[in-house]
Amino acid sequence: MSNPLTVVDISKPIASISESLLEAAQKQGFLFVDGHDFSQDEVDALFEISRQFFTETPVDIKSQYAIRSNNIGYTHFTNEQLDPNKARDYKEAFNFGNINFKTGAFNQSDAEFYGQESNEANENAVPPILESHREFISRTTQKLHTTAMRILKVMSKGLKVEDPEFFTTKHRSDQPSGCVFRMLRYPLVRDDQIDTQGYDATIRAGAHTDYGSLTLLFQRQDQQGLELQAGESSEEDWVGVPFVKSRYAGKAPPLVVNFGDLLSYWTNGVLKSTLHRVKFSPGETREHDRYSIVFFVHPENAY
Ligand SMILES: O=C(O)CCC(=O)C(=O)O
Ligand SMILES: [Fe+2]
Repeated sequence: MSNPLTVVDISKPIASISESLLEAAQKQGFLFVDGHDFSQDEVDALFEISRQFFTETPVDIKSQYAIRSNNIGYTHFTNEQLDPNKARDYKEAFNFGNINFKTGAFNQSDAEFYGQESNEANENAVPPILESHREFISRTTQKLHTTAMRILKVMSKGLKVEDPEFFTTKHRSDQPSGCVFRMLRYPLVRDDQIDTQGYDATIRAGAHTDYGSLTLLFQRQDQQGLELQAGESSEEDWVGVPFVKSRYAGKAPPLVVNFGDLLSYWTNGVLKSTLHRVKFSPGETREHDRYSIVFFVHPENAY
């Protein structure tokens, strides 16, 4: 598959990359970010933790951590329906939230997160398999936040905003925000297992835009499926996001980055919040589940 997306190397000086980043953000709303700080081994380890959690945790345990209105916890198959006109999304996910990127704390109780006293048990507790990797997950969320701040800075330069820290100062690392770190699994479904009455197993995440500032995503080789809408209006104009390698040995592939509704509003539509979905057709040969790991960036709650 040829690559329709721009690759921006964020390890390069800002002045040399800001224009290409802005152009990609304006035209497609999607790009690849290389020159990040994640090794292949690190990202493999993250996906292994995700696999362990989804495939080795009994469903009754998972459901004890069911997602709540604060957007933290476990989402069971078909709970979500991103496109209200289409079938439910056949996938499962775990959302980590209430993150303080300065201290690395995540899934704090709501009271603790908002600086209140409470003797209640932590309603955002993390399932045991994930809890046993707390430090690694914590470090990952911190690095993702740092990466997102770099992208915001490059973008500000491209936009020629007077204050280059205008956007980053609305995303301070130690302030409460709706930022979510999410592990996702789209299980393999064979043709003969498809219940066409209940749901359409080819659409795994219905067409939607992300509603925060920006989204950073790790995908795996041979597990494509993410598509973005390229045309202005045609429903049919879906373009697949290919798998590409990093230009640096030992590094994880470039992150897939897209801009959300919020930055699109903040820039009066200059940045594009592009419709996207996850689709694979039942006829397509798939020998394994698809996994992705996503970081949804949101500004501080006060803004
Ligand atoms: O799993 C993916 O590739 C995309 C997921 C996504 O778009 C979302 O959860 O908002
Ligand atoms: Fe999305």
